[in-house]
Amino acid sequence: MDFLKFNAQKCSLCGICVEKCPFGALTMEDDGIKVSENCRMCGICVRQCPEEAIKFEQRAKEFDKSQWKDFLIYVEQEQGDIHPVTYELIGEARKMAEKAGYKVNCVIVGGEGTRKNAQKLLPYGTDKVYVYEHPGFEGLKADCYTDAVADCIAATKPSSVLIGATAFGRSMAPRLATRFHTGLTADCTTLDIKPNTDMVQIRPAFGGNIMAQIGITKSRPQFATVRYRVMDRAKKVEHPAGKIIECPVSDAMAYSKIKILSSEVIQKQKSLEEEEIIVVAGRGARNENGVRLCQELADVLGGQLAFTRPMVEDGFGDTAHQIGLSGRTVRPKLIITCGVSGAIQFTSCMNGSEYIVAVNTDPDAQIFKTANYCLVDDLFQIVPKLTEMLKKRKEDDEDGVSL
Ligand SMILES: Cc1cc2nc3c(=O)[nH]c(=O)nc-3n(C[C@H](O)[C@H](O)[C@H](O)COP(=O)(O)OP(=O)(O)OC[C@H]3O[C@@H](n4cnc5c(N)ncnc54)[C@H](O)[C@@H]3O)c2cc1C
Repeated sequence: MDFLKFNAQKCSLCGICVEKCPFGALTMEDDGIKVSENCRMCGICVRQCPEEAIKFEQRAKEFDKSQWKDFLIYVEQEQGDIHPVTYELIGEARKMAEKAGYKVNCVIVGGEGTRKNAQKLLPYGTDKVYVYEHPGFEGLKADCYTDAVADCIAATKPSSVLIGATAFGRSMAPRLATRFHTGLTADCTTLDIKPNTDMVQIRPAFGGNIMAQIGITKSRPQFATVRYRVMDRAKKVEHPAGKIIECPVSDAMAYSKIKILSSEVIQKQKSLEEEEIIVVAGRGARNENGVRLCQELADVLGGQLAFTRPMVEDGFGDTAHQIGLSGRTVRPKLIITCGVSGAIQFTSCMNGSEYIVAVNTDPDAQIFKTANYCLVDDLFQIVPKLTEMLKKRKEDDEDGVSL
């Protein structure tokens, strides 16, 4: 293990590191401590050594990038189906693959039904879908899933691995990046590829005040996570020519230290990300009355009410309904913002919406730079009028409100 260095002059061969290593990766040999491939870089030995004789050395070695080719998409399964972020990752990877002359492959891990789900990926222009199916993979278990995806990466040597920034993806991606001693850029909003195959990974940084361009230039694979609803969904291809590759899974690979004692399916509600019509109550909505007016507008449109961060902090809504950098990213057909100033931390997570209508009393409000329709008015006046108008139209029109 090149990244863990022992200082022979300081080491007293006390054996504490061997004893404390939870992965049994250290052994005492005649010529000192040896580190095996089981090392997970957890750092416990570094912290426990009384002589401070162990160090991480994060120096990248000379690396032959040409040995690493193509894109690999990690396919997450959610309640027996493929998570929709997968199709967005495939869409983005296909655009970059065309520039680099790469292929787009997928890896899917899970229990019964995984093979069947793998078939659904072929119409989207994927080349190979590597399937790891085993009863031990039943339920999402980050430790053994990491082993399976790492096995696929070691065998196929992809240049880049794209993972959805879901709760599970956020748990697995750093485990994989550590395993391969390479870089991971979380929550990318734009991806591109240079002629030398380095990905340009763009994401907001410093509270959204800058858009940082991040490159993983000295190692492979390049790991990136992308939130759901940020990228365009892949379109189906006319003549799919991909293949399913079944990968052998040993019991050891499917063994997990995570034991699922019980699980409960929570009635799936439409998430904010999936919503087509959203009304947002910003700080201009001020109080219960303002929020009620926005809720009524959302109801008559058949959509959901969402909030800016200050409104969530003031207890008007929950974080699942907060739009922005520290909340959700949305791309509905229609979004109506009421009393929202248009800070970058908010707009960067909704500016992909099809139609943006903004209501604000301040004609110079930032939100008007993002909006398609700008209403300079008091929301307490205009929102109830709009709701009334839509209600009346709905009553008159048996087909309901047409957008
Ligand atoms: C690291 C970081 C992460 C962040 N994450 C998020 C995030 O996820 N989501 C988020 O929303 N913010 C986030 N923020 C906060 C963000 O910078 C803004 O402070 C916030 O978006 C402002 O919310 P607002 O527009 O509701 O309030 P304000 O900025 O106070 O704007 C209120 C607006 O309402 C208008 N107004 C007032 N009265 C009326 C009326 N009667 N009718 C019509 N208009 C009226 C005003 O003209 C004003 O433009 C984050 C900030 C940081 C630093």
